[in-house]
Amino acid sequence: KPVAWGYEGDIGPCNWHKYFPKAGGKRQSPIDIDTSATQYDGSFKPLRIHYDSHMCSSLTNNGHTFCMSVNSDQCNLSGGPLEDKYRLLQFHCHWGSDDTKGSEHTVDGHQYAAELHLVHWNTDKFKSADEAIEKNQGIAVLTAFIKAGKEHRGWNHVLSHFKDIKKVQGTSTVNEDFNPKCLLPENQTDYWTYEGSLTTPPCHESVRFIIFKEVVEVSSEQLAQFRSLCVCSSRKRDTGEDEHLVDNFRPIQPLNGRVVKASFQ
Ligand SMILES: O=C1NC(=O)[C@@H](c2ccccc2)S1
Ligand SMILES: [Zn+2]
Repeated sequence: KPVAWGYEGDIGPCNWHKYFPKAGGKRQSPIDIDTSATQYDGSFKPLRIHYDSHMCSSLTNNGHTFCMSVNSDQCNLSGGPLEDKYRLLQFHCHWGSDDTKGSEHTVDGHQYAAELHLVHWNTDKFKSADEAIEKNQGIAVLTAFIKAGKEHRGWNHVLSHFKDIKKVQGTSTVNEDFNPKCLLPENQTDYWTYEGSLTTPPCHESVRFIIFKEVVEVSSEQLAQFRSLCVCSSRKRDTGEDEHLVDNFRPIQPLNGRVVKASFQ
């Protein structure tokens, strides 16, 4: 029986290590990016992000976030700090109960309203995503910070399906012509990168994070739609009213001597 975990109370992040020992490891995520301590690495090749639009995918509310699963072998990532080719598995976001918090990583202590994760697995080294997710160099996560500002029309292709996934385990098939690349910032050459972990249990230390410096804007109304998703929690049984999915970000973890590299000076 899978162990329940969440973002608050006894099953919250401070107790994850009790059932998921890796959560207490030495290369955990997220972290604060202290821009005065990052090191420029001139050896990175250009990032190669090749996604096709004609992939059918499914959007699910997994009780912790919404997850757009992608099943196209044409969506690949390579270059930059990566030695191998990685395939897009899914993307999702982390957010907060208001626009002042919600991102997992922070920059010089600043927390953004939300954070987009495009999760890829190493198809050169591993036979399946389930295997890659546990192994060093198995996972690469393209990450973009999100702040409240002007409306983002690309996000509406995802948000338009949210009514079908309000409840936990809700699923909706997305067949329209949508390319997740439209969710990334324009500047894809300036990023930070470091070696970390899954930011949710089991917190495997298998992730190379690539975090774009440029912040993406979405409207406050669009951010409010993230928060409209329900999460099943004990309070619902007691009080009967739906618990909404908020503050689904893990607190920052110790750097333990790791160096965050920068692709820019
Ligand atoms: O960056 C990350 N965000 C998450 O929710 C973690 C995760 C855990 C399992 C599968 C995919 C991603 S790793
Ligand atoms: Zn994530």
